[in-house]
Amino acid sequence: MNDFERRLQARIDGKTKPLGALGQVELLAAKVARLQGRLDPDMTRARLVIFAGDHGLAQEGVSAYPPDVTRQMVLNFAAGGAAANVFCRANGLDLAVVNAGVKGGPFDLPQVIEAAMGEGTANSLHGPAMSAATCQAAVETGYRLGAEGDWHAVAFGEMGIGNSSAAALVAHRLTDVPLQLLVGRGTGLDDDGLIQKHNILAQVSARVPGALGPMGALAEFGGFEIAMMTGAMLGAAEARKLVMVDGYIATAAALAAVTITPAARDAMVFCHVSGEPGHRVVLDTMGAKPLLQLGMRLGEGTGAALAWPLIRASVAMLNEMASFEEAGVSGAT
Ligand SMILES: O=C(O)c1ccc[n+]([C@@H]2O[C@H](COP(=O)([O-])O)[C@@H](O)[C@H]2O)c1
Ligand SMILES: Cc1cc2nc[nH]c2cc1C
Repeated sequence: MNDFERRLQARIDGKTKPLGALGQVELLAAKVARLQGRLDPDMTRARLVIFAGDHGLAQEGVSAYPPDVTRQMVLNFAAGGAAANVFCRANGLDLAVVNAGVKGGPFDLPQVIEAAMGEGTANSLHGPAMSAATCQAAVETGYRLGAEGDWHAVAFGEMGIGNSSAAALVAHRLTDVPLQLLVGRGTGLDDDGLIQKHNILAQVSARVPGALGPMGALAEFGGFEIAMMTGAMLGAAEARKLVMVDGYIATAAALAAVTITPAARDAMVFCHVSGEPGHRVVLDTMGAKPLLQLGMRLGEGTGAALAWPLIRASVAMLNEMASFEEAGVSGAT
C-alpha cells in the first residue's frame, strides 16, 4: 500500500461507523479519490451523453420494435420527454444527444450534436457493419466527446433499435462466453422472436471465423453508437473523469474500451445490472459489481442517471462525515 492508499483508507476507516459498514459506498468513494488523486475529491458536475445509431441487422427481425423508433426517440430526447430527460432533470445531470448514425439524415436541431458516421450500419448478416476506417473515426469522435468539458463524471447511454444484437456479438467475441448466454429479448421479443434472434446472431458470428480484436468486433458487428461510446469512455477515462456505465449495450462498449486500454477500467463505475440476462454475465467476466438492480432494461443511460445521487453521496461521505475524533465517539474495543 502506498502513502496515498494508507491515508485514504485511514480517512474512510476514521469515519463514525463500524469498520467497513458503508460497504460498496466506501469502495465507490475510494475509487473517486484515487481517480482525482485527492483525499477530498470533487463530485458535483455530471453529464449524460446519449449516442444514437441505426443498425442494418434490424431488418432481420431481431427487435420487437421498428427501426424508425431510433429517430423518433432522438426527437423525444430533444423535446425533453424521454425517461433519460426526466431522470437527468430529477438528479441534476446535464444531457447531450449525439447523432452517431441515425437513418434519415441530420436532425438540424440545436439539441442534437451531429456526428453521423452514416445512415445506419450495413446489415452484418451479409458483411461488416462498417469499414475499419469508419470504426476508427467513430472511436476517435467519441474520444473527443468523452474528454471534453469540466465534468467530474460522465455517463454514456445509447439508443438504437437492434443494438442488443450488436452488443451480444461484440461481447461474445471479446470474452469466452457462449453466444447463447448473451442473447436476450432486448426491447421485448416474444418466444418466436427470441428463437429467430438466436438463429440470426449465430449466422452473423459464423460469417466471421477466427479471433477478432475490439476494433475488429466493433467494425464487424457495429454499431456506430457502440463504437462512439467505446471511444467516449476511453476519452473520459484518460481525462480522469468518472465513467458511469449504464446497461447491457453500454457495458459491451466498456468491455471493448478496457480491451483496448485496460487502465480505463479504473475510471469506470458500473451503475446497474439490467434485466437483459447477458448483462450480468458480462459484468461478471469484468469483475464488476453493479450499484443498482432495478430490473430496468431501457438503456438511454437511465441506470447511470439514477446512480448519480448515490455516487455524489459516497463522495459527500468522504468529505463531510465526522471522524471518531471530531465527534468524540469511541472506536472499536
Ligand atoms: O440497457 C440495457 O440493458 C438494454 C437492454 C435492452 C434494450 N435496451 C434498449 O433497447 C434497444 C435495443 O433493443 P433491441 O431489442 O432493439 O435490440 C436500444 O435502444 C437500447 O437502448 C437497453
Ligand atoms: C420506445 C423505446 C424507447 C427506448 N429507449 C431506449 N431504447 C428504446 C426502445 C424503445 C422501443
